[in-house]
Amino acid sequence: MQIRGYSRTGDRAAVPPARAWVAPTPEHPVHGTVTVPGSKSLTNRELLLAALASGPSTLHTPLHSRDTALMIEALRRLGTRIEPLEPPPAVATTLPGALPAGLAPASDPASDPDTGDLLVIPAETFRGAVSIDCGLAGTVMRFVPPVAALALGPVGFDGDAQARRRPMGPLIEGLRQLGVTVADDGRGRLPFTVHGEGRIRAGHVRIDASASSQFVSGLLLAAARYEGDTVIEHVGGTLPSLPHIEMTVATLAEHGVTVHRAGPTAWRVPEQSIAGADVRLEPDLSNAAPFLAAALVTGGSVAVPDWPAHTTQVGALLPELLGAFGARSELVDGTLTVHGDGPVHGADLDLSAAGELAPTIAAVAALADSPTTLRGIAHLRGHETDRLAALESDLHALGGDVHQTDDGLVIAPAVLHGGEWKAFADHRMATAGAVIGLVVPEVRVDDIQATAKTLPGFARMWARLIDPEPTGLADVPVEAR
Ligand SMILES: O=C(O)C1=C[C@@H](OP(=O)(O)O)[C@@H](O)[C@H](O)C1
Ligand SMILES: C=C(OP(=O)(O)O)C(=O)O
Repeated sequence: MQIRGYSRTGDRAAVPPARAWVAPTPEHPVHGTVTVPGSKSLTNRELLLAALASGPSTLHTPLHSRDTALMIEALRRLGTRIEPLEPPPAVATTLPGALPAGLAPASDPASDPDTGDLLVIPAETFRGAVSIDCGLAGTVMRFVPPVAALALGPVGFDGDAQARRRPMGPLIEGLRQLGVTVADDGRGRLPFTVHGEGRIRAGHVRIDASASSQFVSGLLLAAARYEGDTVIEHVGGTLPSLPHIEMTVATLAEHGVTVHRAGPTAWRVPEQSIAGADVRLEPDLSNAAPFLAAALVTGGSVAVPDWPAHTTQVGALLPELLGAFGARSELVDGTLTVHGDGPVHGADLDLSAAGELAPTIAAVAALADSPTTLRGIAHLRGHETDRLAALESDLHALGGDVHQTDDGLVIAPAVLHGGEWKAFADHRMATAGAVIGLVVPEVRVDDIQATAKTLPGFARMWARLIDPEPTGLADVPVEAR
């Protein structure tokens, strides 16, 4: 089964080339409610920990997108069973040659996990002699190799052409410090092969994670399964995305794993078993960002239900960040509403903790009436694309006044016009183009399908928010639009 924008193995090559998508420019302020699917970062952590656990886990309201399909496929290849929580009756034991009930083969459409809640049954031993497609997913390329190091045999890793440009060196180096053999071409990039020997003796890992917090998270997630105490220490420049490391520690805690702080940027994980868990995934607050930004830039109001009161997601910073540009927010009975009821002003922001919000924030900044400085985001050059260069060139193409600094962007007010907005295969670049298109007519996003990385329903959700009663969509259930 194939879902818009990606196949069940997450293969974007299987998707026909996208046509340009003209971002809708409403004549009125945007008002509405948007139900945002589950968090990518939480879903992929939960899937991975469920695969490492000592018993089954259940995931309620997980995200289903290209990145999570890639994680599911990677863990299945290593031997993990991942199935719909309640397999439909079509998985019959009476069919000739049928597997025992509930043990459906990966290719059985009746067991397709592309929608709904998931049951994860860990493998007794991770299988080797497999290859893993990371697509463009940082959480797959940085979180799965430390698990593959526990497999019996070689596990090959590769991904999209752009994934081969993302930094991997510190993770490879960290695994080598633990005695794991990793064969690569010495560039510190995909592709590479992890030669698992079934066990890892813990040790003290010192790596420079200034290019991505995911190097630390990846090692932390698997470390409880290593023999002895693992210390993971970041040595180098500023460690970005600290909330994502807190998310890793919090997710481990839900699985009964205790992580000790061993210094300002060091963590110690004693060997311990990882418990299975029954978890409900929070909505992806970073994916709420463009929708909430729509309220600000059009002078409307957008509500997102199920907004968690406490979370480690960086999207929790959105009320404050959008507030710096003039938005007003309120959280009432678990629904966050952002209002835009005045001019959009520029702001001076350090986004080092929340780099994944930068494309949306840059789009808002391009529509502001005074300059914006975004700092602390040099590591965005190693994201899905070089986001600083991508934002600079896309904004220039629309007449924007923007330049890169060592660690960010300076964006000044300019009269923008329509034109091509390149997504560079980056979901957040695609949605940033949509935000600008709300105010600037004829912004053409070349590849809106890039949003399938974390939000396959984006284009429909966007259209539904802007025009709640379009002609021709009457037969589509509201929640599916
Ligand atoms: O651990 C995670 O789930 C993530 C960590 C961050 O990565 P970086 O530290 O590389 O920015 C973030 O930007 C990314 O979207 C998701
Ligand atoms: C940087 C991002 O993703 P990844 O998990 O691929 O690093 C992102 O989603 O903004």
